Amino acid sequence: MARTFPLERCRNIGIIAHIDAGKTTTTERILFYTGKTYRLGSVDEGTTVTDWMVQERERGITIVSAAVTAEWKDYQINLIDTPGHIDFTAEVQRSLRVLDGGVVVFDATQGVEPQSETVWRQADRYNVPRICFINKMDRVGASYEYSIESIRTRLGANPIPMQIPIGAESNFSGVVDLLTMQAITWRDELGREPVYGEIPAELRDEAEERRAILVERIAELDDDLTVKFLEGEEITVEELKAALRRATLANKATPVFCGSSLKNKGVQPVLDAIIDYLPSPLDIPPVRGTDPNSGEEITRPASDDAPLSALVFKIVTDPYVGRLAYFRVYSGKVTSNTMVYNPGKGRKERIGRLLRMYADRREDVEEIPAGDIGAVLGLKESFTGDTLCDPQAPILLESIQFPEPVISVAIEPKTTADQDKMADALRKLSEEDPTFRVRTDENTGQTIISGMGELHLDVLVDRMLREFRVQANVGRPRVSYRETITREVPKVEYRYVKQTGGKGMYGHVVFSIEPVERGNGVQFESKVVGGAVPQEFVPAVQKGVMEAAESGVLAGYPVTDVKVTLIDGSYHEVDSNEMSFKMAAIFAFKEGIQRGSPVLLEPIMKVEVVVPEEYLGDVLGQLNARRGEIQGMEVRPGNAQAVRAMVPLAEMFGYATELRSATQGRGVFSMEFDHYAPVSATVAQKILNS
Ligand SMILES: Nc1nc2c(ncn2[C@@H]2O[C@H](COP(=O)(O)OP(=O)(O)OP(=O)(O)O)[C@@H](O)[C@H]2O)c(=O)[nH]1
Repeated sequence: MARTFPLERCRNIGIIAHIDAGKTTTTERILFYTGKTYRLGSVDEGTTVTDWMVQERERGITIVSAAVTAEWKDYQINLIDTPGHIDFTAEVQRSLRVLDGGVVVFDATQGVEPQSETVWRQADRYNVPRICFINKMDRVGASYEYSIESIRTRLGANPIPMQIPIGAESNFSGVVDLLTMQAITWRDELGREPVYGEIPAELRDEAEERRAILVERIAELDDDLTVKFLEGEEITVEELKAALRRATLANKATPVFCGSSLKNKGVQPVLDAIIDYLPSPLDIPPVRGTDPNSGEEITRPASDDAPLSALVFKIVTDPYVGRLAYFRVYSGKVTSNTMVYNPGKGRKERIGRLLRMYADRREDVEEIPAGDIGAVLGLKESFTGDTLCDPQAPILLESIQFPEPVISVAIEPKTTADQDKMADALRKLSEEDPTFRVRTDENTGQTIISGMGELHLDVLVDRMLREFRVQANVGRPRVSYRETITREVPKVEYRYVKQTGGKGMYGHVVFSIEPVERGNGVQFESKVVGGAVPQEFVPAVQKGVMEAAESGVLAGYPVTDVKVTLIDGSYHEVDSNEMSFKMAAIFAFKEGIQRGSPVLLEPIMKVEVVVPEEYLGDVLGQLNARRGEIQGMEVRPGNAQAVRAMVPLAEMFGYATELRSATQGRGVFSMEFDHYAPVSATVAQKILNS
């Protein structure tokens, strides 16, 4: 089957934004103008297409990134939805991993907000080229200039304004395209038809000036154009576009557009810009991975003829059709009714029904070619981050990194009938979401769920009720502490020996255990030589370490940021087996942690509070009282001050209420996980006694 669109006419794009900047509204308009939805949805009425989950509709926030295919001017655009709320950070991470370019939406009255900053930095890390859309130009206080300035100063980016607005606030009526020097307005209320015309007289001088700056700035980005510019030669619109495209792809520049999605103005130029400036799968470097057999690094070109490599980036359990796995194909193609190989799990999987998602329907397809995104039903063993590849030419792509959950609650079924259903529901939900964890507390036997924030857990408990019909009592949210060691233990050993009549048990391991930098989790390495611990038992030793690390020695919190090296040991010809080595590893690990001067780590949140000037003193006082460290302050439009601080999560419970009453409801704050840090001895004592 021939592909419908050549690769250079494909775009995998994410719309990225701070909560409430207007991502959903913008996505809706895109789907409407690209002709795949039949009526315009509205976030406020809860009828949008991408927000298809009930909770999303009710809460008006986008939780799940669905991938939707649209068409614009003979290009295929796959829109990968990303959430704005940082509690759903796993969604952002996974979508950044598979998308090729981003449209970052800002609220023109706010400019860069904390979460847009976070996502921007993540996009930097993944080298995702971006364009910006300054939305809400119709709102009182909207400022194109301020927003662009904040992109420059807060994000350290190189924003290139491509338009100027016509009219402001409620009189905002269109934009001037500075490249073509045309005014763009919209004929009807729904903004279906852009009208290209003359620039209004009162804006002509400004537009001329701005265009001259634009040309100079684009020329600066390109050697050939720099020469032309300096020699005073005419530079064509096509040349400017081509140079800006190269600079955007190289992350040297970010074209900026403006509009009002709600008022249906400014969206089509953004669609044009997606085509003009954002990458096709051919513009990104060939995907890299390792050969699972030899460990050698290999790459695969974005071509239908290459062997298959694809990455599963999202699992959705649909109550009607079952488990749906979204994947991105990097090379080759995924064809229905074929076998693929999951090298991470060492398993083959059968590709059953293949689906492509449109805004208003699903379509069964025979194949999903290179560079494209699709969904498959019926995979059994493959989850988020897993590679699917050609069994004859295996490749293991790098998995997706997710942060550790920082908050947990105890949860118990309301009735015994709910017991099994709850376990099943929690399992399915944690399969979908790698930052959602379920464990049983060793001491109390309670089921503990953990996630990235209160909202994250609320939504999951809510889904359990609605989708799986499980009633549960939920405890108070608690901080997910961690345990780690503060000094190296060069040698710790354990000999696990049991003589029980018949066959005995014998396992003996010698470890060295050392603290490693934050964020590294538990690392394991074997350096045994000469078969002191036979190779076949090493995986069991590692398993023992990982299991033991699930609960530390201080208060049973997971152990993190340690490196365990297996340096020696011994075995018995008859009595040694996997279980005895695993047990030896568990005991050796626990003792090692005990001897390494263990400490508690607590999650520290990056907090930003924006308040009117007159409340600044109170807010600083509150943050200090909560063990907050003030990082900086900044003036914001409308006589407001933004305070940035690092505050332990444990101190942030109830902050929303306190801030509201201290500022008569005028203060707002946002927070997100930043890092884990050791707690002081006095605080640790309190935690251990609680
Ligand atoms: N005045 C104005 N309001 C807008 C505009 N775009 C969106 N809004 C409103 O802003 C609010 C948030 O819009 P959403 O589209 O839900 O924003 P979002 O970024 O998708 O938010 P999450 O899904 O929660 O991350 C809604 O009440 C919209 O009606 C705009 O261009 N102008």
